[in-house]
Amino acid sequence: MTETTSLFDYIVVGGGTAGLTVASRLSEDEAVRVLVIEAGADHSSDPLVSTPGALVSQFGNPEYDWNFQTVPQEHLDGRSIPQPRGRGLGGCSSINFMMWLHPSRASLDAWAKLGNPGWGYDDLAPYFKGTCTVHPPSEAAKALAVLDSPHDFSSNGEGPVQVSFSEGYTESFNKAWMETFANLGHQLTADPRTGKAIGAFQSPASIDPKGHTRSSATASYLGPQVRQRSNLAIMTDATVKRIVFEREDPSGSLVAKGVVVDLQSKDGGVEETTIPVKSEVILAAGALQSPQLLELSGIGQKDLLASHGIEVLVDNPGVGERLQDHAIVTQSFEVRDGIPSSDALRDPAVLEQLTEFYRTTDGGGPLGQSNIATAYMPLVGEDGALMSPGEKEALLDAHLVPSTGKEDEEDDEYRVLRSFIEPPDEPTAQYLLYPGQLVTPPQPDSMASIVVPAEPQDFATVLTCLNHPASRGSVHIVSPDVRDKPQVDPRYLSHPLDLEILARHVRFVEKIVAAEPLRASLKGEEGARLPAGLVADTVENAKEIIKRRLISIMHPTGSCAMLPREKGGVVDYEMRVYGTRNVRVVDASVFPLQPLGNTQSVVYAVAERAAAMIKEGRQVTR
Ligand SMILES: Cc1cc2nc3c(=O)[nH]c(=O)nc-3n(C[C@H](O)[C@H](O)[C@H](O)COP(=O)(O)OP(=O)(O)OC[C@H]3O[C@@H](n4cnc5c(N)ncnc54)[C@H](O)[C@@H]3O)c2cc1C
Repeated sequence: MTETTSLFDYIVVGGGTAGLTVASRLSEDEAVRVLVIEAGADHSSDPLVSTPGALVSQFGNPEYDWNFQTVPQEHLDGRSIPQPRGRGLGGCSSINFMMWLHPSRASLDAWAKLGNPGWGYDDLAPYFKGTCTVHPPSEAAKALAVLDSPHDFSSNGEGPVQVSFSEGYTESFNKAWMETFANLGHQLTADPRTGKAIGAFQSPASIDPKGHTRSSATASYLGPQVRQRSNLAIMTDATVKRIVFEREDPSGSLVAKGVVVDLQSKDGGVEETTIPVKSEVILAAGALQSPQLLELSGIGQKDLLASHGIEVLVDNPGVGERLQDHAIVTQSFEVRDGIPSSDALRDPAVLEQLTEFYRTTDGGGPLGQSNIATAYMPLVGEDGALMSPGEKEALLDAHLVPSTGKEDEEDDEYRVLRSFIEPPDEPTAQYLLYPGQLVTPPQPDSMASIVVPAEPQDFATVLTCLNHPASRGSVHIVSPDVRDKPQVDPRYLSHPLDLEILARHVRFVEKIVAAEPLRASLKGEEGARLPAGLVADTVENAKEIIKRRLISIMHPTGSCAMLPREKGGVVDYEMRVYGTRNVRVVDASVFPLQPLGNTQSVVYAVAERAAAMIKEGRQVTR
């Protein structure tokens, strides 16, 4: 074992979305030395990462994807669900679908209500602005994809992540989606960036419009000028195995003194090193691996740690618990002849032609765009209109009981969940329209088996995502070795309310595909559908589709929750791990509850806030 002598003020574990954000912000101060340690490689000049349309090739490839699988899911007929996670600088921001949505006001205000002062919507709003620059759509895109009022492009932020709208929206899907929702009576009510919108809209994407490249955390927060900083060191192909602690005094807090790292050498060998730290260890290994590192370091459920021969330093049963994920159900519909579908990319000649076009035209063509349309929707009844208050009340009373057993007792989580579902202007589901097929083989090897077209026909897919799952799962180590992947068990649909809400939203998909003008893009009854032969015409049939077609939209969160310790918390509202003096977690693991919509913007905003908090702390102690 070798020991490095240089002393860093901060060691950031994991050079992913949150890790690079925090490292970039902290190293703005020349007086502090920051080290980022990332298990994967630096793929920043790799076209598979920078080309938006190439992401499918990364799934299942260990160079880019950790490729977790959940344990067989009891409520999904025993199916295991692929859970890709980015491996390499940028983490998941280098392999994600790039959708850039902001959460609702209610979903962030709930974080504050659960015992985290300073973490409400208004507190986080400046960080959402500070993390991205939104490039307004072109006039042509505005007209085609209905990106006019109530969208407001007068205030677009000036942060490092470049967010843009597609230049390739289609009439058959993007425009038809907007008009279909309007015809069903669910037109967009407000700009989705205001935190209070329902209805259909187009999702912008973290794509830099200059050159149409992926604006990952690496491209945005670790640009050439940041890399040149002499106070910022980046170590890749280096896996942190555990944190080294000392106790201040027998009953006092733990103090992190450094981290033990496996460095991969060029000849394929591995060398173990201990890297000391002066001020703090900042965990940013993501929602599946930050809890793993805490457990490997002696912080977690005492029986679990003891069963793996790990010395128990802090007994905290909350570590790795409260895992939440956005479950998503896919229903694919065959498109009419001549309607463009991304399934055309199954032909290697077409893919080669488009790749060449992208390469020679500064990112032109479909490989440089994301055309996903989306919608936020409250609960709907059988007729497709909003569910009546009485019907909602009955559903909630039947399936949502306070954990204390008594409504009048303090039960914050029960109240918060009800407040997400009861109001007619709070979305409970997010729909997405993907212009291609999604298949669900019984045992997919990776996300690639779901997104690579396997069926001969061309499809479009409507995806239904449950916004506020009541189910909670867990992620825990299976051995004391960091190389053994932790066991991921999201326990999808283990709370009965989740299935009830999701089934009603899946049933509404039949209304969407039967309404004009989207109907005109699809073959309807003469065409194929996936799952074959199953129509969500009743709640019971919708439940059957859910069992067969539920997958993950890849948003695991909450496994080191920011909550009071007695409520299952792992970090306090300054993101410090309970029982330690100088370890924080700053990634998706700390979300106390799953927010509305896709998670990357929230991870960036949370990490921005973490960096600001750490900087403020330095000012005070100077
Ligand atoms: C396929 C996919 C599609 C998605 N699509 C979208 C989308 O369209 N829109 C959206 O908003 N969100 C999307 N998400 C979710 C979003 O990207 C994530 O929520 C977010 O990027 C997570 O950030 P993080 O910092 O928590 O973790 P990560 O970005 O995963 O960072 C964790 C980093 O830690 C490293 N690491 C782990 N263990 C160790 C160790 N022991 N030592 C050193 N390094 C380690 C990892 O290699 C990784 O680089 C998607 C995610 C995936 C996987």
